Amino acid sequence: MATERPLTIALSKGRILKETLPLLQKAGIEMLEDPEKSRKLVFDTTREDVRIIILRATDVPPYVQYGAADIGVAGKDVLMEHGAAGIYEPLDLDIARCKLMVAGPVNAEPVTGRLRVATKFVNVARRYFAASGRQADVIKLYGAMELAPIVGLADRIVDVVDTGNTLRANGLEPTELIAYISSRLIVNRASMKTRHADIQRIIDVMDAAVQARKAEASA
Ligand SMILES: Nc1ncnc2c1ncn2[C@@H]1O[C@H](COP(=O)(O)OP(=O)(O)OP(=O)(O)O)[C@@H](O)[C@H]1O
Ligand SMILES: O=P(O)(O)OC[C@H]1O[C@H](OP(=O)(O)OP(=O)(O)O)[C@H](O)[C@@H]1O
Repeated sequence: MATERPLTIALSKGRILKETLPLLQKAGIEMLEDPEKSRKLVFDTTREDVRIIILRATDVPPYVQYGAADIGVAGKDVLMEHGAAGIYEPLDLDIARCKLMVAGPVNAEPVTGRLRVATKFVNVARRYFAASGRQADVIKLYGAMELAPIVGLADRIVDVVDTGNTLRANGLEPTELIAYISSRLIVNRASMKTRHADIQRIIDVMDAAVQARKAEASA
């Protein structure tokens, strides 16, 4: 029998990695090396049949969609922007919680005519403004969205907000809530069938860990 490729889990460095590792640990999956201290991108784990790959947060959905990774963890913001084709989303991990919001300069005058919106979430922004019948020119940026209204590139931004500190520090305020965001476990649709037992076990163990943490938090 041909040896199967190790089950491949795609994560991004930073908050998602930090908050996902304790959940994976419950399924017996621990990284053999600290990825925050390494330049490697593929990591062995304590389970011989499982490896972890480290990607940019926005690259996790395409890796899972095309089956280069069987499982991944991605923010709902990133999933809303990418679309759900080929991706199954079985579990809300309730980590990296924030809000996707429209923001603008504090006490800004209402904009008459077309609104200029800067964001890295161009699909979400276009859909959101179109749904409310507002005309918007959406400008794609890759980071530091808060700068755009300060220097006159845009009237509004669409970005994730947690404490609001980044907005406040730049003279901005949130004006509209687009969606509550948390990170989701995502699975390639074909892998969900071909490696069902393996993947379902991981989902079940992580689900139990998430529920236990929620129960603890509300006790
Ligand atoms: N300040 C925040 N507080 C809580 N969750 C956040 C915050 N910022 C982003 N997130 C959530 O965490 C996910 C990962 O964010 P992270 O900052 O690790 O990557 P990124 O900045 O989106 O990507 P990259 O570093 O590749 O530009 C986001 O998709 C979002 O869902
Ligand atoms: O409302 P706040 O709590 O300020 O969080 C919002 C900020 O967090 C994210 O940035 P990023 O992940 O680059 O920065 P962080 O690690 O400092 O949150 C996001 O792009 C916002 O700029």
